[in-house]
Amino acid sequence: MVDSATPRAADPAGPATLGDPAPRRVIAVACSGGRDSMALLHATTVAAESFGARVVALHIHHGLSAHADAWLALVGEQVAEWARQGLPVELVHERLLDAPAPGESTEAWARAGRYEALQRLARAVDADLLLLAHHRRDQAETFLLQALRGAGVAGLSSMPRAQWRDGVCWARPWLDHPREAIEAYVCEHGLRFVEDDSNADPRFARNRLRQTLWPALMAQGAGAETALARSAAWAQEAAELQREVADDDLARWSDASGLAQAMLTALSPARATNALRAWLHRVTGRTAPATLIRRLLDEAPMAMVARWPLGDAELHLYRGRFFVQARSKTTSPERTEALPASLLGLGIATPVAGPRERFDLSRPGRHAIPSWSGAFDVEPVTTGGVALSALSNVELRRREGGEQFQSHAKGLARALKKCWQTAGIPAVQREGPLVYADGRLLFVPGLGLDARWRSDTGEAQMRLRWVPDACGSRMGSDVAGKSGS
Ligand SMILES: Nc1ncnc2c1ncn2[C@@H]1O[C@H](COP(=O)(O)OP(=O)(O)OP(=O)(O)O)[C@@H](O)[C@H]1O
Repeated sequence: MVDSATPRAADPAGPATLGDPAPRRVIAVACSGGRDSMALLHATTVAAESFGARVVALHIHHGLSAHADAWLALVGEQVAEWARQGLPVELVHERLLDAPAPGESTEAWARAGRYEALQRLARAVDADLLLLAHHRRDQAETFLLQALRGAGVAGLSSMPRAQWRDGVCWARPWLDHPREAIEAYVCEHGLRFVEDDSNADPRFARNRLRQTLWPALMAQGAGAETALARSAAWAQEAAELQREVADDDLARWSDASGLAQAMLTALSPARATNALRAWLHRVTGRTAPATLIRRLLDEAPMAMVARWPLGDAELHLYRGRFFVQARSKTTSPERTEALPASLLGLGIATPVAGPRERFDLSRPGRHAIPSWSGAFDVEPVTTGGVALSALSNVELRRREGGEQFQSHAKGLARALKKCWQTAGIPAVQREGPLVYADGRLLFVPGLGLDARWRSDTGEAQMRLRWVPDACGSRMGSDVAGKSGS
């Protein structure tokens, strides 16, 4: 929740007129009101004037400090003063109205809210360049903090010099500059700025580092800061290399159906780990915990069929491929964990006879079935479908064992389990609901329509498709009509 306002300093160039050749480029500067960002705002504004660009200072009011209103006022006054002097600058600010959730880190909450607001505001003012005032000491501190957390090269890379995010380039032009140079600039131009009282608060890790470790490091000689910042740059290169190697390896070993298990033994351990981590990040959007990666490297190379918990989802291994799928609601997490490790993922159905639910699936479109974490897609077809009338009152049931399914019109009904095995359907993709009409099995996820229900050509008919939620739908599931229909 935010409250945006634009105490607009007069635009020194005035509104665009017919004589203007092109709209002026907009550069956004993230300005807290602190010394560094006030200096960067001033330097950018002066430069912008010389090449005809416009500068928008973006200030985020976190509402955390009793002085926050005063900081905003100071930035507003300074910007208004420069604008009166004819400099092309204005201010846009936004107030974050919510607060950290109980137990949430205040620092992390403020950073996430600030970044989200800065990105949105930059786009709103048409800026494709957003400048931040981090300097070399900030970079050196970030590197140290990451090292103290045991980060890998991605974390040790610290802050990138420039990074595109959704149409906006976030850049740190002073990342190689010492803070002393900025202090000198501030003195030279007599700039006003605020001192953030929270910079002294020892509850924040960065402040503790500044107060304790940093003076000791500086006592070793002035080169420490430069050396740490250089290490961050080396880590950036290494991280880039890791990404490129992972891209190459995944192009070879993965596709839409998942990741090949053979990769784990074909590549060197370091390279396989790198590709596995990158693939998990790609399919889940999150960094996989180091414990999971270690477990996978130990357990997965020799496993036949297995699964591992992965946040809200599960990582599955079946017939030599890994894939991620939403955790099934039919097998509760507690139950999964309670199964002996040797049985986990062996495709042993959990014989829980659950409630039977009735649905009308006769309308075309997507029918969400939350109790099964998925949906049925219903689509009119001219052949190979099931009569519309059969879908108006279907019953969804769990598998109870002993079901018979007929894949082909000219074949015989066989044990459902055998049909799944023949079709190579992984255990996890057998967990959708079985569809019954008039008490007879009509549709099975992974196999499709029972051939005995195939409609005559010419009759109004539909095709059914079961689509699991979340990652399940990304990885695809079941295509109706596999039964040859
Ligand atoms: N409230 C804010 N509004 C807009 N930008 C911010 C805000 N806080 C930080 N930034 C941007 O992020 C950079 C780094 O943040 P950091 O918290 O280290 O800076 P600061 O100590 O608040 O101020 P400064 O870097 O200006 O001395 C700032 O230089 C500025 O570009």
